[in-house]
Amino acid sequence: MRASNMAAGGLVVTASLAEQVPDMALWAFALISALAWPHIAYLHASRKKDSYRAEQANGLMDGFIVGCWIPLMQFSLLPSICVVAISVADRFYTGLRKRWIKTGCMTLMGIAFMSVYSSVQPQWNASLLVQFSLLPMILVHSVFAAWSSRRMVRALAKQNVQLQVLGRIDPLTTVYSREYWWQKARTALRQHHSGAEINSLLIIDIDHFKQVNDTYGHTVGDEVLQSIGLTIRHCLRSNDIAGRYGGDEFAVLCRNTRTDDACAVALRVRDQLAMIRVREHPQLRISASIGVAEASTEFTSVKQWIEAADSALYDAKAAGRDRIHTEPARRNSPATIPMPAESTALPPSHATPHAPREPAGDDQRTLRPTHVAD
Ligand SMILES: Nc1nc2c(ncn2[C@@H]2O[C@H](COP(=O)(O)OP(=O)(O)OP(=O)(O)O)[C@@H](O)[C@H]2O)c(=O)[nH]1
Repeated sequence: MRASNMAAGGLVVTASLAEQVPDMALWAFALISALAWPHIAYLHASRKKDSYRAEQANGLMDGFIVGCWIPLMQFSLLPSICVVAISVADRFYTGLRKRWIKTGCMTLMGIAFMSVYSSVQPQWNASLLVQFSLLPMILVHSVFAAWSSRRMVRALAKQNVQLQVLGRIDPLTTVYSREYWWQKARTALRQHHSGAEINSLLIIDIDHFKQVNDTYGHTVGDEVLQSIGLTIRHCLRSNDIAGRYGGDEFAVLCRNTRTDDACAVALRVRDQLAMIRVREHPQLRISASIGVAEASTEFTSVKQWIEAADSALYDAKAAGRDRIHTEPARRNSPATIPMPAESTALPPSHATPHAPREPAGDDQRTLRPTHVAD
């Protein structure tokens, strides 16, 4: 942008100089400032570590050059005002607008310096040649301004989308953030109320996770949480939505799923979580307690739905952990308390989730329907 604007501005200066009898130094200054300076400025900014700062310094030099051009154009009003206006507009486009006073001072210094050096006679009216020479500058500047605004708007829109996506994901566990999950749960409950879907949710809480942190440290705790997130995601079907509900608590929405099928999903999750291993601490084992609640028309809010699942989770914890319970209101349907999963040694790796097992019938064998009704 600087290269094109300076070249176009230099054309106006050249047209003005052509009507005078300037010495070679003035010609040289006009050509260097119009053609060479933008490239010098670019090299200067691109080689500096803090290119924004370097560009601010370049902006001061731009101001000085524009100041020098005004006497070279014999203070002719039309080109002088155009050059200054375009220089000001450029500072807006480039976001370098914080140095108005310094840049203004540099422009005044440029005017003073060149007035003394060239001792030109002011000529307020621009000749026809000078007026015509202004056209490329106006044209180039308008096109570049429109192009750079469009580029900035597009970049901003792209960044906004990225920010939105980032805001939806919990950075540690890579499942959805609590807020986003909550929105999805609200929609799922609405769908349930309308009769379009039957939805269930799981609340998964890692057992004694505090001990993991206390024994192995928070870094290992984080590593385990990361694996938990991955494992849960791998265990789910494409319609299911996992979110991080709290520190070591996860929530899963099972769309179009009744309690029994949600229990099967929970069982898969629980078994796979039990297989997580940490390379540096092969003895580390984790287990999870899971509460399952099917949506009901009685639930007027997601909070009530979650409370139902939480109450099932509480029962699972109270019953000894490492198990799955359904909400109390549905105790006539099978609440599940699976046997502890077999611990199969994993190949050494960081906290690595095993590949998810298929929801095979074998898993179902570990359900204990009789446990429910108490
Ligand atoms: N490393 C790590 N720990 C976390 C994070 N968020 C929460 N925690 C820890 O997770 C633990 C949760 O403990 P609690 O839910 O109170 O209890 P618990 O030890 O899991 O025991 P039960 O839930 O009763 O089985 C606390 O020690 C928190 O400090 C996290 O992002 N990283």
